[in-house]
Amino acid sequence: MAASSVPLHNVGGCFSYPRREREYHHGRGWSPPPRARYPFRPINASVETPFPLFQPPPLQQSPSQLEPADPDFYKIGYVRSMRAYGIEFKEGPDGFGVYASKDVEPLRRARVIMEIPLELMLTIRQKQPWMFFPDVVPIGHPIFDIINSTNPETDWDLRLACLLLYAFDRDDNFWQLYGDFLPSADECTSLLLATEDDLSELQDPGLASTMRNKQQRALEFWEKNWHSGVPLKIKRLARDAERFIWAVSIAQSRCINMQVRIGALVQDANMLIPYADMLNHSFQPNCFLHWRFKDRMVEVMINAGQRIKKGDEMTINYLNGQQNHMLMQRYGFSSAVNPWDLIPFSGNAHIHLDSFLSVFNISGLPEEYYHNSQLADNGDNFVDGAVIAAARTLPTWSDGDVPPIPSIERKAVKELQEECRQMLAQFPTTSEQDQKFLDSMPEARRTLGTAIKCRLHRKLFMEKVIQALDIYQERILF
Ligand SMILES: C[S@@+](CC[C@H](N)C(=O)[O-])C[C@H]1O[C@@H](n2cnc3c(N)ncnc32)[C@H](O)[C@@H]1O
Repeated sequence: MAASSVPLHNVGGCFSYPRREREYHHGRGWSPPPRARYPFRPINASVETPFPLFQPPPLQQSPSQLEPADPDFYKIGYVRSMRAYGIEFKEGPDGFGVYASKDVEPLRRARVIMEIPLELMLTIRQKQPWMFFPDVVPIGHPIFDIINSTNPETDWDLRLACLLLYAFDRDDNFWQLYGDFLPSADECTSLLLATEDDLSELQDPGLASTMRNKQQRALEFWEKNWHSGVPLKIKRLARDAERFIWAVSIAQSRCINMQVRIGALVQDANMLIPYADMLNHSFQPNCFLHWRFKDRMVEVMINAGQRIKKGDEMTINYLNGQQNHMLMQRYGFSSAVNPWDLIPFSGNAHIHLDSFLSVFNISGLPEEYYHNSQLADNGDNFVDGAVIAAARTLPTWSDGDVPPIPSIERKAVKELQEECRQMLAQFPTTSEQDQKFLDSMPEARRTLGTAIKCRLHRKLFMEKVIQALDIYQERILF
């Protein structure tokens, strides 16, 4: 369990002594349980960082003339814990996740559920000159030269991986302990760690080839910077390529980009934020992250107006508006109900947009389609992200108030369904076979499971579009 902590009050560079009765003391330092396969190693979120923000000045006068400061005073700025309110961390089908430990009534203002101080994070400015907050890299360390050799535009993940490996190697660094709670190479879903067989199971040559190139890029970076002549302090950070590629996977799947203000400096940063990186993704998230400038904390907050039930998963949206293949490339997961997924229709058939939307009670513009479930018939839960995606991806027409002509509309529906069926027929396996395969191998490698789920999700999406078109025909035309 984390030790009690002293909050920092550093506003505009001047430190004020924290009063003990402040609201901070209602919270408790917290540490998650270890991953099941790891031996338990207690984690202490309030470890001392090696870069105190405040150092006591050397005593000039005789100690007898001076009043000793409270010992806590010397801890200001480098003993801060993560704090969690009303949540717990649990391991489920998608690895660790964050869950509500009590009901939360909807509030008019967003509510804080986690506070993570800057000292526990690993961050790099997105642009040159490279700046690290906290500043863990000493001047002259060769890891800086490696980071400095990266392409500023494209290599944020390589820089973050170097920083992470460096933090693991630094005595008393928080990440040495937190590292025990990160997924190992076997547990990581990132396709950077996929074998050639796993990639072929994607049944998507384009995605497989993209991932091969990404694996090659990480490997070449390691070969270039971890050759036999490098000093031991570099060599030991990643003795083999797998270790480096794992670090890149962790960087890619857990990095959060944020604009942070530190003193007068506002900057875009790539950030590894412990504990907040345990939040899983949802397309309809109930939480978001916020940088709290006054005391340099990332806050995880529940959306204003959000009702939460005990046991609900707390989620954030990792990448808005992205198709499954983008989620797969970066995070190693996909969804059958991704509202942004697309199907490459190539025929000439088009259906009437407004009619399709009204049948499913979808309103708004394509960028923000919204399903009004209160208008739906009782118990109708057919409309999900896949139907929203169908509204975006189906070829449609619209011409003022001109209504569809039933016979032409029906013909268009049939053609679109046929195109979906042809696309489905091109896969070597059906969705039922994929599902059986997944059910029969619960202990399979994570990357193999990820690949099979991805192809299954693609098929389920197309099947749902076929079903949606059936319902559309029934409801609009008769
Ligand atoms: C930032 S981490 C979240 C914490 C992670 N579950 C863990 O065990 O540490 C991102 C990873 O969580 C998993 N993940 C997050 N959201 C998911 C989702 N909606 N479906 C499936 N897997 C998800 C993926 O493996 C992804 O690479």
